[in-house]
Amino acid sequence: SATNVSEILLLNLNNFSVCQGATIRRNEETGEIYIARVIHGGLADRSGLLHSGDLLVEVNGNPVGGLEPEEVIQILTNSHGTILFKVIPNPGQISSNQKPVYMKAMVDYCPLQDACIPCPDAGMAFSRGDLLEVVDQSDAHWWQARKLPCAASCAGLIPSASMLKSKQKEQWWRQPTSYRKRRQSCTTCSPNSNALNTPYEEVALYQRPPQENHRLIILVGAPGVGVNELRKRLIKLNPSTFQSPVPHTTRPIRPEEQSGREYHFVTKELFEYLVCNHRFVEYGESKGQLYGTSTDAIDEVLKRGRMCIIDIEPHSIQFLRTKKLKPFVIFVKAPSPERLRQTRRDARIITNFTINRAFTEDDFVELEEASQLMEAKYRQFFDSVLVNDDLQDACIQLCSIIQQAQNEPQWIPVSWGRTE
Ligand SMILES: Nc1ncnc2c1ncn2[C@@H]1O[C@H](COP(=O)(O)OP(=O)(O)OP(=O)(O)O)[C@@H](O)[C@H]1O
Repeated sequence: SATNVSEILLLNLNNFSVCQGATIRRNEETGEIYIARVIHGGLADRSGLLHSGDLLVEVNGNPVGGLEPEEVIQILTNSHGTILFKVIPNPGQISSNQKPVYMKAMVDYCPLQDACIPCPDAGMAFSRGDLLEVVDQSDAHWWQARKLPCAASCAGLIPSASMLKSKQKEQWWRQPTSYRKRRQSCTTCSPNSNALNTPYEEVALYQRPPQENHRLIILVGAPGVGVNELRKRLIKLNPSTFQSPVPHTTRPIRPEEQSGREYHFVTKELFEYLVCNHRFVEYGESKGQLYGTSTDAIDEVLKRGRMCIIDIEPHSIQFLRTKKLKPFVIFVKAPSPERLRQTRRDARIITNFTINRAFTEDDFVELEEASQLMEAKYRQFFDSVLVNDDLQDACIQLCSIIQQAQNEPQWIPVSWGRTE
């Protein structure tokens, strides 16, 4: 198969830092050596002299027909100064002047652990959440891309979306049956779970037009990291700008409360009806009463021209990733172990809505682990990361992140529509 043909990166070994930016391949039938791929932005590409499919005839006067690719590399290794390639151009070559496409990686990839990549040395590793500028999609299996913000001028090989999908499928079938069943049921209950199965999400820069609703601001973080505290402080700071959706509850209304202000007070039957109709982003039970945040309550805040701030469990982000809400997700991260213990010396932790006590060493350890796990699992959905070290500083940073999210261009999935 075309994907299993190995290629070798032409390196100028007199100077390891300079890559010629092309790979070669031997035609096993004829013994001829071909330029397999020209790496975007590399020396060969910039010279404009080598193209994929060109037949390599001589390197510095040495005929290369019939040689193994490794022997060609040996000639290059022994060469000094200028290197002269004699090539017969590929008559059928297509210009690879493609418009770059921007993709967010939804999976991790390491070329050195991939037995299929034709040339591991030309491969580019990436992690979930990385922004990739895909500069060449002419090969159905192997694309060329750069990571943004762009440091390297030379692109690297990455598997195409279809290639990665088939790899994912292969891995999935290798999982034990019990795991597969669990995953399946999870997929069917999540309407937006596609993003979990898509290795790349195409993105484009978007700036919210002033007349449009604000983007939904989602805060996520490990339990106890301070998400609730930050949300409350933000609203207190500017209640005419920031607001949280009014939750629903089945608990009885208290004398000082007003329906629609503290909560929407509803019957258990109505609450269950709303659950069945998927009207809640999240809901749960406390002391025998149901509590939930509805998408209608979010819409209500946005329609009034306010910025809607919610804090949710990260697995609920999927439900809110819609064209209408265009959520901007901020991950509230635990600071360093030392700073966590210093800053929370006088803080109180509330567990199970009731126990209010000082943080213990076990709480800190649990918080740090949960924060790391959450970041590792969901970082592809985070638009920004805020370290909650000093509370006041974190509040100021949060305000500035939100202002940027609403008023400056940001990368969003192209499926969310209108982009610039
Ligand atoms: N940066 C900070 N410095 C000091 N104390 C903080 C800081 N951030 C939060 N706290 C305190 O830590 C405690 C836990 O914060 P908070 O209730 O906001 O956690 P949470 O992330 O919302 O957790 P949960 O989801 O369990 O409610 C509170 O007493 C809060 O005042």
